Amino acid sequence: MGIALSARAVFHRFWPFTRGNRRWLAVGSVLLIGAAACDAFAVSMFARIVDDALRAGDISGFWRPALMWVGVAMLSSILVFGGEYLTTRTGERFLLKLRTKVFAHLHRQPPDYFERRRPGDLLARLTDDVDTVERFVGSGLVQLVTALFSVAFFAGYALYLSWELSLAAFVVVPLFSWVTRRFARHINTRSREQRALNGDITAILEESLANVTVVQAYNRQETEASRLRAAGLRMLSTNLSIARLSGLYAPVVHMAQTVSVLAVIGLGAWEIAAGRISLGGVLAFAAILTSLYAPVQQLGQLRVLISAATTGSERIIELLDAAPPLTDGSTVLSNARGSLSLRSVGFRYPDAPSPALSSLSVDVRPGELLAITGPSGAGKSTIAKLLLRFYDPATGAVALDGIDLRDLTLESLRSNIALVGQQTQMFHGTIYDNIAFGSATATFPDILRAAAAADAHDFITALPDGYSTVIGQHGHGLSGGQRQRIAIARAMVADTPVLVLDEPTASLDAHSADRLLGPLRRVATGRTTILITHDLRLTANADRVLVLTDGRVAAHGSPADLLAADGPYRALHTLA
Ligand SMILES: Nc1ncnc2c1ncn2[C@@H]1O[C@H](COP(=O)(O)OP(=O)(O)OP(=O)(O)O)[C@@H](O)[C@H]1O
Repeated sequence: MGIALSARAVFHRFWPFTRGNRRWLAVGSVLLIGAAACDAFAVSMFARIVDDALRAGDISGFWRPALMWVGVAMLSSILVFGGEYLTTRTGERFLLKLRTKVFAHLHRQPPDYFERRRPGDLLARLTDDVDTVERFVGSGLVQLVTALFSVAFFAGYALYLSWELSLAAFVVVPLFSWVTRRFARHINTRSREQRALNGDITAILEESLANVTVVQAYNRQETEASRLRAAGLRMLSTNLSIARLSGLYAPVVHMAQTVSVLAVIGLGAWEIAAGRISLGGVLAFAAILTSLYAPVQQLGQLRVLISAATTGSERIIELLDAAPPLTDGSTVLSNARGSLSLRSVGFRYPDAPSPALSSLSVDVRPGELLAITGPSGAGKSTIAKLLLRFYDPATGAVALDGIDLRDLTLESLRSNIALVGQQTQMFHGTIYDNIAFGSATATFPDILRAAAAADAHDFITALPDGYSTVIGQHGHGLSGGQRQRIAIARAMVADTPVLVLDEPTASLDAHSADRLLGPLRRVATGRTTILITHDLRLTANADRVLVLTDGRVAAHGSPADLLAADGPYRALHTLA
């Protein structure tokens, strides 16, 4: 997304995420505005002390304003505490809401969406970029309002004290605003680079650590380190450039402030001589200018912050605007019988040169075991993706129990189908949790039964912590076959009428694959099963076999009939 968003557009887009917390945001702002008013009042007490006690040399003029000063200082501290706490509270809630929404939106995207993107860059968007948006729309807004009120209070009091001195002090304002604008423009460009580089660095880290075995096996540690270093150096130079700009900005503001304070004091001497202002008034005026420094600088820094937020927002909006290609149906099917049908199904992946499936038709009866085999790239896994409705067919229709999948709610469709893939995907957690992932309502006996049927119970109980053994995201400590048996137990626990097994033995050696035959048979019993496989020992157990070539049905029938005929199935056997 090349277009730079305006701060207004960002605000408009993300303001709805403050819903439910706006009251607290408003209360926080009011408290902080109150604190600013207290500070302005404290300056007026200082003026009184100068005039009534110091200049008059009379201690009796000291006590009252001094006590009032202490009182407002205490009140201001309490207001600042409450205001900052409420601002952080609403900011944190905003973050939680936005991140959850972006995360849920990502979970509605099809697999190829993730295949085309770098996971690390997505992670950076979900973490750092979401943070920058919060710093603008949540806490940034409160800072803006408070700083504006502080400036208004101090400037109002300055005008009340002397409009002549105010005029002298405020001549630097247009110059100041010009400088701020110039700084913000440069920082904006750098911030955009910084956000993109942050995505790059997270992507390199994620990619490199996820592929650590390949990196080590091919001795590519140095290359990976230099890849990170190159991106890190670009980040370093961008950050230094931002630091230089921000670092220059503060002294420029400070100089402007010093010049205006000195101008006021010089002019003040003249005004005192003319009897238009007291010494206390001039000193209070100088104190006001010093107090103005913080909110004015804060306003300038907000521009910088808004620059970072707009670039972060662009990266979040890009994710949120990627409409999921599927619309949810409305029919709820709670317990399907399990008949499946594909009618003249055609499908092409986005940007693929040729279709993955063409005019494919097949019916599967409830409880039937249909094996799908064929050469690599024939379209077998694509059928699995259409059955789970990761994609919709371009032509024709896929139906469960005679209902077009597009009419079913995605949730009810997927609650009727369990998937066991080629590589078992695990979560960091116990073996028990990994099996229970199949069903939110599974009980301990259900898990034990499923593990036993999947031939997993014995190896699990032989582990020192049994079902409580913690396994990593990649099934650390388990063999490929053991991981697949856990996946089968997970599918058993889901207890769905339809089961899709996508090359369950593909990553296993012959011995481990043999050990999986029994569990696979058990999990398939009583369920409509689509078994995608190259393994001809598995297809031999099927009721029917569908041989696919180039997205079309090349042969179709019982394993025995297909083997007897001189067709593609027998050719596959000969090759094996
Ligand atoms: N995400 C994708 N984007 C573009 N083309 C794809 C995508 N996934 C698969 N394809 C293409 O679609 C065709 C069918 O792929 P599919 O994965 O269904 O084949 P398969 O029969 O399961 O192969 P294998 O046995 O190697 O797993 C192939 O030509 C493949 O290159």
